Amino acid sequence: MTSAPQAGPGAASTANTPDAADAPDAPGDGAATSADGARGLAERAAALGRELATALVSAGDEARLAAQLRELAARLGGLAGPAPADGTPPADTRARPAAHHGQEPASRSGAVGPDEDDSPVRRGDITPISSPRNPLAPPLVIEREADGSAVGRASLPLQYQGPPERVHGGIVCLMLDQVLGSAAHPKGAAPAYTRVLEVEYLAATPLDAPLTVRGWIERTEGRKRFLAGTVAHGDTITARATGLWVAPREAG
Ligand SMILES: CCCCCCCCCCCCCC(=O)SCCNC(=O)CCNC(=O)[C@H](O)C(C)(C)COP(=O)(O)OP(=O)(O)OC[C@H]1O[C@@H](n2cnc3c(N)ncnc32)[C@H](O)[C@@H]1OP(=O)(O)O
Repeated sequence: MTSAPQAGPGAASTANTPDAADAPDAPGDGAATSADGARGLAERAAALGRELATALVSAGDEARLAAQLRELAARLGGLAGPAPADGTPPADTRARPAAHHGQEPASRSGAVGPDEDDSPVRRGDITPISSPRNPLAPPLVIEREADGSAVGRASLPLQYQGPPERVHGGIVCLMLDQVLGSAAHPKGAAPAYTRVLEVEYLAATPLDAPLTVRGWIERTEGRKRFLAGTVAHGDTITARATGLWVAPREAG
């Protein structure tokens, strides 16, 4: 096990999404403004979802929370249109997740095309750990260092708890998968899948505390990229991982 590569703090660039996904959505100013507005809306809605999730799992005054939620629901009433009598979501909303099933690796986490309804909105990064627009994600903010390694930072609230006061081991593994996956994709590299991910849990990963997740390529053999990484709280490495990312044969 080698130590994580070091790089100057100013050298980082955002790597939550592949490079292609960071390109403007459309050349025209109007289209870009519309897409930016929709992205802001999605991210605000996701942030609200996170706040709600934290509130729902936190001990507190449940009656007050219920009253606040009633008030919020009343204020939002009508925004999403009338609810069906049986309470099921509209058919077009239910159909959307299925559209993700057939995505290729290149589009899985970022470089997605336009929505099926030709909306100018692009989904961008929708991964459940790092996407600002996915309320399931904390989100983990991932940056790429000048040396090609990836660094993710997050503080995980109570809804990510496993054992009391510790982050769930599956979430630790998810963070490593995402950050090592980012490091596995230097610019121009063929899309690759996680083939092996081995995690050692060395110490408690604390909730509500700044965590740093690092990932880097140890070596490359043809279509195989061998990765390593760590999760740390301050100077304490709470987990470390090794992994193998493999580009499908047909990717060349
Ligand atoms: C730019 C685009 C994307 C950007 C994304 C950025 C962020 C991304 C973040 C994403 C985060 C989310 C991430 C996710 O969620 S990724 C989703 C979870 N992972 C998957 O779905 C992958 C499922 N597996 C497969 O699809 C196939 O196995 C693939 C296509 C990967 C390879 O199938 P293929 O049939 O072609 O090959 P193979 O499987 O027989 O074997 C492959 C090679 O590996 C060697 N091998 C096997 N085991 C070991 C071992 N233990 N030590 C050493 N070597 C080992 C083995 O000998 C062979 O080598 P060789 O004999 O060929 O030399």
